[in-house]
Amino acid sequence: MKVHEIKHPLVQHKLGLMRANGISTKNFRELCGEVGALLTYEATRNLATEQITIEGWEGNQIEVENIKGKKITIVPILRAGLGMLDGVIPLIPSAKISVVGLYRDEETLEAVPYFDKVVSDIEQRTALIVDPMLATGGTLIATIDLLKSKGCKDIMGLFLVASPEGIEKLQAAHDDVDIFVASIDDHLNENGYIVPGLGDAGDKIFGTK
Ligand SMILES: O=P(O)(O)OC[C@H]1O[C@H](OP(=O)(O)OP(=O)(O)O)[C@H](O)[C@@H]1O
Ligand SMILES: O=c1cc[nH]c(=O)[nH]1
Ligand SMILES: [Mg+2]
Repeated sequence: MKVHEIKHPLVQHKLGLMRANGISTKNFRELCGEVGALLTYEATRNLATEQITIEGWEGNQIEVENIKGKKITIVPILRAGLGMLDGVIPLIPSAKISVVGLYRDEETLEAVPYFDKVVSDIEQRTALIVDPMLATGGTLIATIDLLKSKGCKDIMGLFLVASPEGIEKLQAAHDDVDIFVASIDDHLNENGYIVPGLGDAGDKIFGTK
């Protein structure tokens, strides 16, 4: 498993703004999409390309690069993953979307699945999971279990903030999945929240707190 922590100044600056106490729903939501776009740029850096011949502006035959190989399905995890989707889709506009819904039980911290609508040809696609938070790892592991049970063989994940504990758990469960994160933070607190973290990302994106 490769863990890419994206140290790009734009990513770090925008994430820093998101950490401010009292940030508005509007600002948090906008930044979530912006960092989502920058993580997508990094995660797609190594997509295979091929040379194709087209007619250029002078009418000559010219060679250009074209992305080839497996197509992508973006997998936002409800709810908070929707906050990143606005930034991810413009970079991969023809990607199909597979939506999964899981919430974390506040007492047990176990992931509870409640929805999934996955593209029918998932076995032929790279799945790009998007969720702002990788905390205990339970939600992500359950999502990967689901995608693999439907035949998906190639999976990456984008997260704004991850905990060391969640990354370790993911590695033990699904060592074949690479992740791209804006920050690996310090630790999980006694309630399973990432510290310093962002607080409850879903509530901040949807304004439900
Ligand atoms: O790694 P874990 O410990 O499983 O926690 C991470 C999950 O918790 C949050 O979702 P939440 O359950 O708050 O749902 P929401 O997006 O609807 O707010 C977050 O968006 C992740 O999906
Ligand atoms: O820190 C955390 C952990 C889980 N879910 C969140 O939204 N934030
Ligand atoms: Mg939440």
